[in-house]
Amino acid sequence: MKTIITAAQTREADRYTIETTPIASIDLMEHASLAFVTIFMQLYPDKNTHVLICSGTGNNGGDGLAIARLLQERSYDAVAVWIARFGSNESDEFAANMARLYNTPIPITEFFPGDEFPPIPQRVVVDALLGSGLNKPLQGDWLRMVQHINQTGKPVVAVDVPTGLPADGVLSPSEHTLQAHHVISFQRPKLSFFFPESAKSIRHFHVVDIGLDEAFIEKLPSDFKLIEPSDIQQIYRHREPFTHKGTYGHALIIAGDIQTMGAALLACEACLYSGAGLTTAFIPEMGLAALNTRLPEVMYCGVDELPGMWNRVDAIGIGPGLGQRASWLIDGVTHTDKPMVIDADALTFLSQNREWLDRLPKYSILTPHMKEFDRLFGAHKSWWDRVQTAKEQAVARQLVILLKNQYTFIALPDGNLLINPTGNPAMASGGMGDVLTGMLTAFLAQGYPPHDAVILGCYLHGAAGDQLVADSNKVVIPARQVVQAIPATLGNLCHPR
Ligand SMILES: NC(=O)C1=CN([C@@H]2O[C@H](COP(=O)(O)OP(=O)(O)OC[C@H]3O[C@@H](n4cnc5c(N)ncnc54)[C@H](O)[C@@H]3O)[C@@H](O)[C@H]2O)[C@@H](O)CC1
Ligand SMILES: Nc1ncnc2c1ncn2[C@@H]1O[C@H](COP(=O)(O)OP(=O)(O)O)[C@@H](O)[C@H]1O
Ligand SMILES: [K+]
Repeated sequence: MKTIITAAQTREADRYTIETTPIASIDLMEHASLAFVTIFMQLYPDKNTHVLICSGTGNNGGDGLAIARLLQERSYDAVAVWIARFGSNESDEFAANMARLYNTPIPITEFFPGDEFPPIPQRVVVDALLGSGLNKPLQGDWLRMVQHINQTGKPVVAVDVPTGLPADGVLSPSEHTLQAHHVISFQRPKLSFFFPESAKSIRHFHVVDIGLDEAFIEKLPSDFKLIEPSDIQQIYRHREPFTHKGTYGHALIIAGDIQTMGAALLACEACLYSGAGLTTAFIPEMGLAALNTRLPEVMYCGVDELPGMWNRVDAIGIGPGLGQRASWLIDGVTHTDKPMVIDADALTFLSQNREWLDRLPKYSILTPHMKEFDRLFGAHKSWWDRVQTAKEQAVARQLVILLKNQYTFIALPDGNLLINPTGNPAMASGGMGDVLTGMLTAFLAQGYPPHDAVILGCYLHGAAGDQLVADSNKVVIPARQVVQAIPATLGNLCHPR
């Protein structure tokens, strides 16, 4: 897992690296700029591309000047530089790169407060106006220049962070920022990139290593950790010879109602495909024919058999499509000591009966999307605040709270906030959460502790969707197809051929 740090901590890592290694600040800037250029050249391999580099006069601007020079050295001959001289400060590294730039044929235009901006004929704009040093919302000349660039509709590649976007903290929906197609960010993605409010400022982001001290970064105090493929490889337990269905646990899925039987079937199917040894469905009897037809591997449990089931199963998933039946069932569930996943209608029931939250067994996994979360814990104005509440609730109640989104935040009882990087907008359709519930239940049934089950389940769910997009360029993926992609995705991650 990678620790995600704040802009202030990045400055600490910057200082520490310069003090403890034989690398000067100006050389660090050169590394960063070179790393930027490497990705930029992949995005725009045509060396005839006309590029406008807009620089401020701090270190982000210094990067911009170095990038202009490095591109020109690599035969990008149509590079021009604008310098926004709206403040009185110039960083030393900016000044050093300015001196280097004067030795090149690159045309430089400087803008002072109140100046008009000419049209931008170039094909692409590099945004090196302001970076992680942003300390207030954009206004005045800065805002005018950013709006001028946005108005052109030209693709923008931002250096480190789009100008105007705070690297961390509460993001206001009315924030004015440069709208970047690509952001090439240094050493770590900025926390803001994972919050939905940043969507209008960033289409895609890339992260490049610039040589900051990794050991130092990993020791910095931060609640936020980014899940990586190596975490899945470490957690996943390979299937050993002579194992059998009894080895992989028995999962009980409590789901479905007359009009929402599909949710139950999706959760059961995902449970099956995620490796539970046995899966039993507690669904209304009228769903039996559908279950037997679609999922002959899954067993059925009726109301009469339910009391006998509690002790026979290893994990429970409750909620998808459960409708009004949630109330009496959740009573039964909370009297077991089984690991469990609580989703959808079971969460709605909890939000209407909040005292029941206190009855949940420790380490139960709650999987709310934003609306379910706010119904449970109150309305939030920003995702930053919502994530802080998730952390507080997870710690206070000793629960695992998965706050679902493009980047799902996993709030753990120890206060850590894990960020899941997998998944894509092709997965934004009904039933996708039901699949996740089935997957999580399967991993709990297989004996993974809740902490490991959520990492595996969440990562794999998104990775299955990503694999489908990569393999077939699909723009929409029905939940069913994600289910079917689970075994191969797990195989590719953990059993590379
Ligand atoms: N490890 C690192 O931290 C490295 C950082 N580098 C670059 O350095 C950047 C940070 O540089 P700086 O700290 O010099 O800051 P910036 O270049 O982001 O901003 C420059 C200055 O502008 C002023 N400013 C902030 N917000 C403003 C606003 N809304 N309106 C007007 N003025 C404003 C502040 O005084 C700030 O220090 C990073 O984003 C990155 O691009 C790289 O050069 C390489 C290494
Ligand atoms: N744009 C997206 N990128 C990545 N994952 C997504 C995206 N949209 C939805 N998902 C995932 O799909 C699931 C949707 O869950 P939920 O809203 O509960 O769906 P449903 O109730 O229809 O089953 C979540 O796990 C979420 O992370
Ligand atoms: K920038």
